[in-house]
Amino acid sequence: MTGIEYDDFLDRTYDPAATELVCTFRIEPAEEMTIEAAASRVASESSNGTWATLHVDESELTHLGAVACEIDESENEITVAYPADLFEAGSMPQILSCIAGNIMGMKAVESIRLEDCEWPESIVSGFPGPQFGTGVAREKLDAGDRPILATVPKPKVGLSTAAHARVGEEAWRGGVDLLKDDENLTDQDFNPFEDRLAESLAARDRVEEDVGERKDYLVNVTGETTEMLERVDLVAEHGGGFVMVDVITCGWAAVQSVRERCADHGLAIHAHRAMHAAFDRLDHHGVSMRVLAQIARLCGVDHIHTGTAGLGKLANEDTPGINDWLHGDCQGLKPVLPVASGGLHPGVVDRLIDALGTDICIQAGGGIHGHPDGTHAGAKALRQSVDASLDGVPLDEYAQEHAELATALDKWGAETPR
Ligand SMILES: O=C(O)[C@@](O)(COP(=O)(O)O)[C@H](O)[C@H](O)COP(=O)(O)O
Ligand SMILES: [Mg+2]
Repeated sequence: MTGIEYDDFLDRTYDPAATELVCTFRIEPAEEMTIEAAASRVASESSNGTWATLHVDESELTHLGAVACEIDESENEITVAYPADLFEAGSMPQILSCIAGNIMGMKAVESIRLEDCEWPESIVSGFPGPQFGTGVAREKLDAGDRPILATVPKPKVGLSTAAHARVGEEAWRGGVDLLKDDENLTDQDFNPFEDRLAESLAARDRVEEDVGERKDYLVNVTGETTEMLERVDLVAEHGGGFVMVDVITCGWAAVQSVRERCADHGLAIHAHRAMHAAFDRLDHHGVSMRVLAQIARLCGVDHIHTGTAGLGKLANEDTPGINDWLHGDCQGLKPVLPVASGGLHPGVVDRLIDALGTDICIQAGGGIHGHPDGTHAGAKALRQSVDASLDGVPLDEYAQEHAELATALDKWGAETPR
């Protein structure tokens, strides 16, 4: 018989094996609890332990206990190594039920935040990763080395199908690459999914014919899982190249199912992260956006929103660091295209590109449709601001020859909206 208790899950001399998933947590131990004691409880409760000492027959047990192997008292950071056999290959919900499950509510800690993960090949090999990733710029669009431009018609919901498609046509003709649905636009009566899909793609085809540049539509398929898969099939039937999914509100199981179906049709996945801030807004509790982005890459999205490096209207964390991870190597998975969105307009594009580079997607809704001369001029102004930045010409100088940009700068200057 062997006894299993909290202390078995703590070993500061332990060196994680290359096959293990290594997670970093920031924890605030409960009052009168040492960080070591708290760390052992995190490792135990997120793997195979519990509060009582267990007595188990060795011959009936597979050892799957995690080990709290590093503690940085100065940062309240602990590192926990998890054996690969603890996890079901290819199941993100099961992995999260371990590393972000009950421990988030334990009394042993005042707060706990999953900050980062090192994903071993043994786990990554169970996931597909992106089908296209940053390659969409060339494989599905004609953006080459410049940022891909996207726009969400505004107001975000309420426009009729005809108005939605018209706004898309004007924005595409103005130089935008992708029309995008808003996170809360799905299949409502004022703008039904299939009508919107058909009319928007018809507009796309007209524009492509006229301007000779490939365009596409990030149509939001978010819904009940079976319904979502049927919507994915509809997108393929109508000749779309992309789908959009609210990955946090749908859940990773649904994302994995959509990824499989998209592989059948060669569709790219745009991940919107609505509700992410419920997990990552507090810097001492929850799950970091860095980890959410990592999960999304393994599950196979091609694009994901990661913030605006502080230049937009929404609070976000460490966009450059997250983008570096999405662009970097992860056991051979394709890189994911980061999406900068939220309060962006032509007047901030130069600093945005300085901060995040060009291998990104820039989404502007209000920053295009709020242009004094309308959507077409707004789209032209955004494209002009990118051209100026890539040519290294100051925006106000470029605006002297480009009226749409001049009007945008007059309206918004270089301000960040609140
Ligand atoms: O509804 C909105 O606010 C947006 O459509 C932006 O609109 P605007 O361009 O008009 O601001 C996006 O959903 C946010 O950017 C998402 O946030 P994030 O990218 O941080 O996930
Ligand atoms: Mg939105």
